[in-house]
Amino acid sequence: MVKVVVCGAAGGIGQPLSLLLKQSDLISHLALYDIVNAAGVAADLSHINTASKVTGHVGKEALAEALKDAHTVVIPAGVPRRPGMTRDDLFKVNAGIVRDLAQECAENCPRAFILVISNPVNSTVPIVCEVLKKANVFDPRRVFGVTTLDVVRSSRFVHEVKPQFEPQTNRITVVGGHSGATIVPILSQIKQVSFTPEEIKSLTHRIQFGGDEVVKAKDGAGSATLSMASAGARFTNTLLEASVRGTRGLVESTYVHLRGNPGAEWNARSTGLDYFAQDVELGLEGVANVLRLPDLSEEEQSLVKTAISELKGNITKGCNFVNDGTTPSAKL
Ligand SMILES: NC(=O)c1ccc[n+]([C@@H]2O[C@H](COP(=O)([O-])OP(=O)(O)OC[C@H]3O[C@@H](n4cnc5c(N)ncnc54)[C@H](O)[C@@H]3O)[C@@H](O)[C@H]2O)c1
Ligand SMILES: O=C(O)C[C@H](O)C(=O)O
Repeated sequence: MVKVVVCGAAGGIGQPLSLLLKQSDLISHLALYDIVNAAGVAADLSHINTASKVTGHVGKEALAEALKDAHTVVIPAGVPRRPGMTRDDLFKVNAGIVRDLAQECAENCPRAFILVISNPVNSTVPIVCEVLKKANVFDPRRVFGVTTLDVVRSSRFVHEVKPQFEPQTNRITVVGGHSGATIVPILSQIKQVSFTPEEIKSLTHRIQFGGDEVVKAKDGAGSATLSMASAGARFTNTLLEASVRGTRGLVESTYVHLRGNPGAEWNARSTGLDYFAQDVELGLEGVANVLRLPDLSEEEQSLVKTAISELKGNITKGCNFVNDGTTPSAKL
């Protein structure tokens, strides 16, 4: 049985993500959890003629049952940005939500893969890892910050400038983290097309701040949901393909804990960080191999340097939140 749980399933990302996951023939049970409306979303999706069972779980009391026997837990629970906000501004509300969900995962499905979508990802992934460490159930191979939307945007935006670059089959490596300057697309490694320095500069900026385009266009009604659902389903499906079907050689860029992960020593040493997004080969146990950072152009080296200094603060903030026992404030 492969049970996948979506926490925050009634939200802007949660609903379309659950719809996409309902199409997977690798999932036998899709459990939808939210503090509101998950029962209705589950009833609706349960009529779709694919083999998986769908169950809805509403409210804290229903969370343990939702998580029991989970193979994979995907977390898009929490508030999105409004214009003028940074992802870090969401920490106040989302840190507590993610911490509490991680605690329940530690108690009810300690071996599950945990895929963190809730922002700020640079800090929420350390929060999940610290909670699992405290509960003595941490396996670095099993926790992922979902940065796939940056990869998806990179392919799409490059295609807009270079139509001969095929966006669905050509994957671009994106390293660092998931917010503004911490997002570093490695455009120098693209072999299919070449760029002028101006094109590199404007593409890099657009990829780093792609999220802002959507926040601005939605004008107070939230941030990316549909493209995120697509990216989240892509990452979940790739992980399932590797971990359930055993397909080898599948690689995605993702934000993971470096120490303790296979192959990660080099990146840990060269960044000096405990968490970093880079290409990761997925396998039966989650992370099979953290790939070395590719060769970087001079500009990319400087962007990575900037990303590292910002990530340091984001990571420390997430770790301290768990280890200092701070109580989250409920309002933005
Ligand atoms: N990683 C990425 O690339 C990426 C991309 C887009 C959005 N996001 C982030 O994803 C999060 C969700 O965005 P959205 O647009 O779906 O927001 P949304 O407000 O539409 O949905 C969030 C859902 O979470 C639920 N929720 C709140 N507290 C909860 C809890 N304690 N347990 C379970 N569910 C809870 C809400 O009821 C709601 O249904 C935001 O933090 C956003 O910034 C990340
Ligand atoms: O921009 C946001 O706040 C949401 C998300 O992180 C994104 O990149 O679209």
